[in-house]
Amino acid sequence: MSILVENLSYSYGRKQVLKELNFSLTAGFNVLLGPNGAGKSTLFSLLTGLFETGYGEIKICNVDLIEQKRSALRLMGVVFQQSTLDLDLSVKQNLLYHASLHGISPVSALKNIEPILEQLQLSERLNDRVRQLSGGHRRRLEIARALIHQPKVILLDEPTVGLDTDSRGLIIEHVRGLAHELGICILWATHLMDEVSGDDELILLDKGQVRAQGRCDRLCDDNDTKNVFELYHKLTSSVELM
Ligand SMILES: Nc1ncnc2c1ncn2[C@@H]1O[C@H](COP(=O)(O)OP(=O)(O)OP(=O)(O)O)[C@@H](O)[C@H]1O
Repeated sequence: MSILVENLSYSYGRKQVLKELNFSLTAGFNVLLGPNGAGKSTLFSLLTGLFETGYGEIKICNVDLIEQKRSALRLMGVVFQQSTLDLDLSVKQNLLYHASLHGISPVSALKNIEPILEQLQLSERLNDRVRQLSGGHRRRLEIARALIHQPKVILLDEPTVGLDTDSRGLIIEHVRGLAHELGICILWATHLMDEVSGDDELILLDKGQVRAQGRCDRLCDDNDTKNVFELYHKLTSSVELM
């Protein structure tokens, strides 16, 4: 199992925002979908070890995130909602700095992600400053960077926020491709239903609870709904149109 979450709860003060979550994810493209306020970012902070929980268990490839945090984090690549790139450094410098934090030499670092840079159309941009890149290319760079230490799991928190429709579409297709080619587990958190495709594994989160989990098209059939939009409206309290 790539990610295992058992009886996970979280409260801000007295306000409980995650309620006994249980789910497991394997390699492939997994979407964490839920309306604003569902608890996606809180869950993300717990999965990345930013928040510590007193309640429940998280395992990354069978490594306990609470008891063996360093080993668990080594298995993980993360793309946060807000960019963490240094705009005044080049693409290559951003990549190599991150690699050095993982104890990876510049040569190995670039070798590890050479095909990925090619695929994400970043190979030609290695010497450009990040400031010169479009929003879409900056996001691609963060995805490539998250793969530099060859993790088994990649977590992305609303990675298409602020991008235009074409860039969004391209990035999600790239990441779906990477999940299948590299055989890794991707968890893509979003509130945008049009980012979900029928064969994605879906976790539907609402008000801190998992309302449904499974292959999206199967969940639609089981719930007698035609598509993810209907499923979302049937199982969540959301009034969003998209
Ligand atoms: N620091 C905090 N203190 C108190 N309540 C918080 C805090 N951060 C988030 N919350 C509340 O926790 C609940 C879950 O928020 P969270 O940000 O995890 O949801 P989300 O699904 O990521 O939503 P969004 O897409 O809007 O970020 C919300 O009701 C939110 O108001």
